[in-house]
Amino acid sequence: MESVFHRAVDNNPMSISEKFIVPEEHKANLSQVSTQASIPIIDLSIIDHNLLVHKITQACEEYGFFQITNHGVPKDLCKKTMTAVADFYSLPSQERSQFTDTTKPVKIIGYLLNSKDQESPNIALWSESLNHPWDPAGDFASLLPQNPPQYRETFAEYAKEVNELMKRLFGLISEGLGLEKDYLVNKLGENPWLTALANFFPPCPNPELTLGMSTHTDLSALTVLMQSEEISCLQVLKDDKWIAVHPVPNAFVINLGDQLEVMSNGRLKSVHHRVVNNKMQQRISVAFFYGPNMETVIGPIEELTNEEHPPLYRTYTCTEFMEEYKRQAGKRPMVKEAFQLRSK
Ligand SMILES: O=C(O)CCC(=O)C(=O)O
Ligand SMILES: [Fe+2]
Repeated sequence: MESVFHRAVDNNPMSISEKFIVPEEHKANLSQVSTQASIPIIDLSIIDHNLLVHKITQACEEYGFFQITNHGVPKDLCKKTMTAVADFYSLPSQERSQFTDTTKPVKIIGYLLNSKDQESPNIALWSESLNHPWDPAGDFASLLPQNPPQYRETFAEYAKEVNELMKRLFGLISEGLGLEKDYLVNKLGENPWLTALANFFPPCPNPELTLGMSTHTDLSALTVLMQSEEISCLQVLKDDKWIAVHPVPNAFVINLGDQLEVMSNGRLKSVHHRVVNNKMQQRISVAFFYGPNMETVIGPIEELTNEEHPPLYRTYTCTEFMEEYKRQAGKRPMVKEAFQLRSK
């Protein structure tokens, strides 16, 4: 794989090769992005439990995205995790080339923006992502890079903490839907689909021409994202306008994936988002995804549907969902739409 990292960091190019220049309709038009609007910021240490449930539910319904502060994951551990990723991406490219086999559970993905027609070439995104499983017991650690030496241990520790946080968030979201606290976690099943992306976005000479990650929704149920501070590169679509997510120190960005939109019968939102590049600084983000057990049947939760709110989606297994995702390769993915019975 010819990597963007290799081009952009090792060669420090002053101009951008054509293969990274996105077509007009995908360009970010950065002057149109709202820097005033913001996704909600929620302090997870609020004592008033009902108020916390209310704030989270409102954020999930209106934005599908929010930032959380005082989330309980130790600051030092977060810093160590970000450093492990930065160290991984500053290794010589030969060291990272052992992860280029994309059929393996641990691999580097260089995302492409698929072109509309067969003739035009696919465009490479200005980023690289190390994709690997995670689990709270740390069983995945032996699969992870051995270099930098602290990567395995740090990610195992971080995974344990993020799992606790995920469980807490699923509890709050369940309550907000009027369900038992452990409803969603139980419904997603034992042995859930747990995958992580350690994303790297090198500085880019012209962020107007490239994309770090193209517009997508997450396939998971819930995503916990940690991002570099100071630069705002993640953007979220709200009422057809892009909103920049300004990093809040020591906060996580939380977003709902397609599974929660389906399970909540459209009440909670899995929202489109994208990543733009920064001219001066590299950026790192670490996304932990929690999805259903591959064989669990997913669909609108019965308690949330009635005559007035008939099911908007048919039931499916996560395996079917992933097959649909793969089937749509080459198009802008509209995966949950393939299971839609009717629009709202
Ligand atoms: O880097 C980010 O802020 C977002 C990453 C993301 O959307 C993803 O990994 O699915
Ligand atoms: Fe995402």
